[in-house]
Amino acid sequence: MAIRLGPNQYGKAEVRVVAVDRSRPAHTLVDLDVSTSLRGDFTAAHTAGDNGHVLTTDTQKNTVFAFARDGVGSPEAFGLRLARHFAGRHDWISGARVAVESYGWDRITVGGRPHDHAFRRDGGEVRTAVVTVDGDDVHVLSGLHDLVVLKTTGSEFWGFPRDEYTTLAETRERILATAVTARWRHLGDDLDWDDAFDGVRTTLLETFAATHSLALQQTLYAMGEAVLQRFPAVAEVRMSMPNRHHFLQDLSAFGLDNPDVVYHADDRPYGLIEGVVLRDDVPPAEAAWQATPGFC
Ligand SMILES: O=c1[nH]c(=O)c2[nH]c(=O)[nH]c2[nH]1
Repeated sequence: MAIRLGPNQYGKAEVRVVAVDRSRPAHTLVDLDVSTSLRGDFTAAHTAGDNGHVLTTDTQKNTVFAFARDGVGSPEAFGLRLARHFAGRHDWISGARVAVESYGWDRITVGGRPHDHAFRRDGGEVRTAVVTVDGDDVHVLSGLHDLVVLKTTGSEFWGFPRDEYTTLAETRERILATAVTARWRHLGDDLDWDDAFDGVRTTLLETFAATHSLALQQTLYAMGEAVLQRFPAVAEVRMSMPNRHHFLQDLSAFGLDNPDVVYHADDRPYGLIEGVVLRDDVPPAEAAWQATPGFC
């Protein structure tokens, strides 16, 4: 029986880097969580403890901080800089994956004016980017998670099959709420990343709001479809959307009716609706998604 090393990668996970630009009176701030992974010929390290090919994870961490010294830019641009640097560093390194989470900060308003150097975390929403450099191939995924949205009407759910275990009532009026996780794959690697991100995020929000929903599945598809229609350079959108159920609370014990006014926001269990919306004339790129779990 022969035993051999299979696929492997290594790097520094979750380098928390905060970069402040103080060049103007109104400071700006970038707050990132960066994870690097290298791929290539690291067999000797695994089988013989020979570290001759091991660009240490400590060096990878230091590189992240050093690259932040003169400005970070968008998460995608920072990921591309790092991934290209690592992938070209030694001939035994064939590729690199850099995943970035970006946390937003808003200025605190003081006396009606945005403060120059005091900030407040802008809620739980996180912007993400995953860059993979694999030889000459470059893949960029942009994304977000914890984009929490809710609509108070324009959502129905009926027409589903019933069996002996079905208790759910059909409804023509319900609250629809979810926390969107989405990642989308770009066909190019040279864009105005902030502009592209804002456009897709706005499209996701507008479509959630505007779609009269007969199921969260339908809303998910409509959101992905709208992104692909508006942005020809987006190849596919992967989404994961928990159905944050809001159940009408029974107030009859108190002699009260409840005409769609009072709900119990249940936290679990929750429906989990996940899907990919893609162009059928674009070749798949599984390398872009390797080691990015969380989707079907
Ligand atoms: O939009 C929905 N999709 C479902 O699949 C489902 N299942 C369920 O119980 N409620 C809902 N709502």
